[in-house]
Amino acid sequence: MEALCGVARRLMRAVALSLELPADFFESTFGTEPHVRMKVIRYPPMGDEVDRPVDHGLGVGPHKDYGFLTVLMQDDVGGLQVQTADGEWIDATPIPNTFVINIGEAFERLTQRCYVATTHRVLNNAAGRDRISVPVFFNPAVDARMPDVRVPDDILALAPARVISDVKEHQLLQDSIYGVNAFKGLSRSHVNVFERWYVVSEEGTVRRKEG
Ligand SMILES: O=C(O)CCC(=O)C(=O)O
Ligand SMILES: [Fe+2]
Repeated sequence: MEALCGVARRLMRAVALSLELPADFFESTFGTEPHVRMKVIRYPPMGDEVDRPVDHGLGVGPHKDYGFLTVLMQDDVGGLQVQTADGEWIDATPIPNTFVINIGEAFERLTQRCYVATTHRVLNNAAGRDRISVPVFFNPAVDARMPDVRVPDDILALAPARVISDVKEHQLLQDSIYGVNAFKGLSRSHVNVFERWYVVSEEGTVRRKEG
């Protein structure tokens, strides 16, 4: 875990330097307790049902990770896809001894969209065996307030003018407190759990259901 955090930290320093910010700029937003989570995911084979839409199978529907950076290890089964700026879905073909790095939504907002979050999905598993993946989500403390970043104009001019994504603009998480976004992001990813345990008002406040 420490080594993986080291990878994420190095990447964040490189991104900060590319935006002409101090190297430790993003790390300084992390607060005392960074929200770093590892998840081990098993995708069982879907047999004859692989053609079901991902949202109704055992893949993962199109989304952006909501934090800073994700360092993801996948086995050789395949199924992870990323969406290009033109909206085309392409395979993130497994390459031995490499990690997939996903840019998260908080990073997109902080960098004024110079770094656009990776829209990705996982297709239903068409192989005859399990797929295992291990993402590590590398995020600031839940009470951290996102800083204002002023990206120099000449760098801002290099930002992609138009990016097509299945995740629409109004779905992006905009709160300045990281944890609020993380909670909303969780509610988006685990719809059934949230329907059972929480009430979300139209203004976006969340209350736990009784009993
Ligand atoms: O299993 C994968 O390759 C990706 C999983 C994922 O996108 C996620 O958990 O946010
Ligand atoms: Fe993801």
